Amino acid sequence: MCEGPASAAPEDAIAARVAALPWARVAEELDAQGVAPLGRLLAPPECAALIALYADEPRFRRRVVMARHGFGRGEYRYFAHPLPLLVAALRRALYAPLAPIASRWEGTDYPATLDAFTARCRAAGQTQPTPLLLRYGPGDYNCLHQDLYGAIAFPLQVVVLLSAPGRDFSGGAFVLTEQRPRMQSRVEVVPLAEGEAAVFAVNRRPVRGTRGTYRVTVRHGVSRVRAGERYTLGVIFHDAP
Ligand SMILES: O=C(O)CCC(=O)C(=O)O
Ligand SMILES: [Fe+2]
Repeated sequence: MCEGPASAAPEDAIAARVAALPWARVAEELDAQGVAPLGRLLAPPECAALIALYADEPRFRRRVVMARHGFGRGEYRYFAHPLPLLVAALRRALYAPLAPIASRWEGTDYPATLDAFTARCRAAGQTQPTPLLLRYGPGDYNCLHQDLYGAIAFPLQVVVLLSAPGRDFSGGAFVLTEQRPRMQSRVEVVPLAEGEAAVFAVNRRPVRGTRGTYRVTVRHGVSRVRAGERYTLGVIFHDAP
């Protein structure tokens, strides 16, 4: 593998970048919408280095051709252990400020650190890493879904767009839907630029109503890519069996 910025990015730099995000505002937006933009998390060379990893097969534990499973069109690859430094650093740094939000949402205590949460996954037999790279070409799309793999799930996940809309691809919008009890579904389109990230609800989120809090079911997907190639990095915090 070539030692580009993906492996050179120091863990501390990523941690500082993530710590500098406006977390109080992110929490408010997550509470209100179930999704919050995080702004630019990765610089263009870091995006390019991650895209370049896609062809590096030994880096991955599993490849999924979406059409074979009815998941859509396009493909994705789950990273194998050890995760690329940049991905591991992002996952660890993002987990910490999200854990209190997750705990509040679910009314349960998520451990303060990713290492402690990963240990919990391991104890439940969930040992396979879930961060992934997704690749879409013309006509490809990702059906509405939830990234759940086992009994242990962290209720928030992060997506980072690695390609530049307009320059690299058109179409291919990240979308989120909310299925509310006894109501019609609501859709939210999340605009992202190259290197920009969003955090969103994995499977459900609490909504405060007039008669207390209820839960809505959340799914995410990607609309059809009209032209070009679109790559994303998915950061899921729970491991898989
Ligand atoms: O490609 C996208 O924008 C969505 C990727 C996705 O499904 C995920 O990160 O879990
Ligand atoms: Fe997903």
